[in-house]
Amino acid sequence: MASPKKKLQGLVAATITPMTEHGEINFSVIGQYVDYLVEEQGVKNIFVNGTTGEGLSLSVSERRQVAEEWVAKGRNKLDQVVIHVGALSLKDSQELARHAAEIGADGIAVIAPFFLKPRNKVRAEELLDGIQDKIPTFQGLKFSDTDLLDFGQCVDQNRQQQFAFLFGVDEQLLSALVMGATGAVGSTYNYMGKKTNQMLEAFERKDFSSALNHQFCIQRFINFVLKLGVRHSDLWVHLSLCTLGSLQALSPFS
Ligand SMILES: CC(=O)N[C@@H]([C@@H](O)[C@H](O)[C@H](O)CO)[C@@H](O)CC(=O)C(=O)O
Repeated sequence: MASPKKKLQGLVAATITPMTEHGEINFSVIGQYVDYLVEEQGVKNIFVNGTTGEGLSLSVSERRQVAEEWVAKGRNKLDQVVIHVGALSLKDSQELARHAAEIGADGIAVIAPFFLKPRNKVRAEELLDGIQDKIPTFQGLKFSDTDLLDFGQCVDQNRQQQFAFLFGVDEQLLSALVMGATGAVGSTYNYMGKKTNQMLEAFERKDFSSALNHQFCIQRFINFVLKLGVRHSDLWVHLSLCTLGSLQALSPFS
């Protein structure tokens, strides 16, 4: 992997995987996608092959190629490229993790097993307890639940560790910032990165009234999309079909 870097913080765009109309990965737009995120949205970290990128619907070979392309195109432009390597097969996951290291990704992320759910809720705070004894390279948590008590306890009980606490529910990010989130991973930072960065800046300068206005604005848009029944990645579907110039037009706040 690339040399150890500073803690992952700020916004991390969960990238979609651009496809052609024939169902093949459209590698040709990834370079432009990187430029768009950095220049138009002010987002310099990405999370590849996650839920938004539909990594679990891709073959291992496709996932490897997608990861390679993002790492290559993001070189000297992005701060951190995190590759999601979770899979239902442990061997696939291990292969993808090794591959991410070989190509120089900055980190990997792994979803917990999700097919057979335990009956009891497993709190993230319990998982973090002593985690570095088991995973010495553990860097942080992507928390995609709305249970802010659990999230707050994760932060509170790990103040001595330099973990990244990344929140994954974009419409509630402001509440998570109050509880100590150091950054966020999400689909909407693909097109509302600029707006969300304004919220982070307002929060940073303790202008909570402006931060709240930004959050409400973001919430209204996300709610609108959810009511339409459109997945956030579908908003991006014409990435592969149109030029990237049209992406800017998709942003409600451009
Ligand atoms: C369930 C889901 O897709 N959650 C999104 C959010 O960004 C979500 O789209 C957003 O909060 C709008 O509901 C992210 O947490 C997903 C994500 O980070 C990923 O693609 O791995």
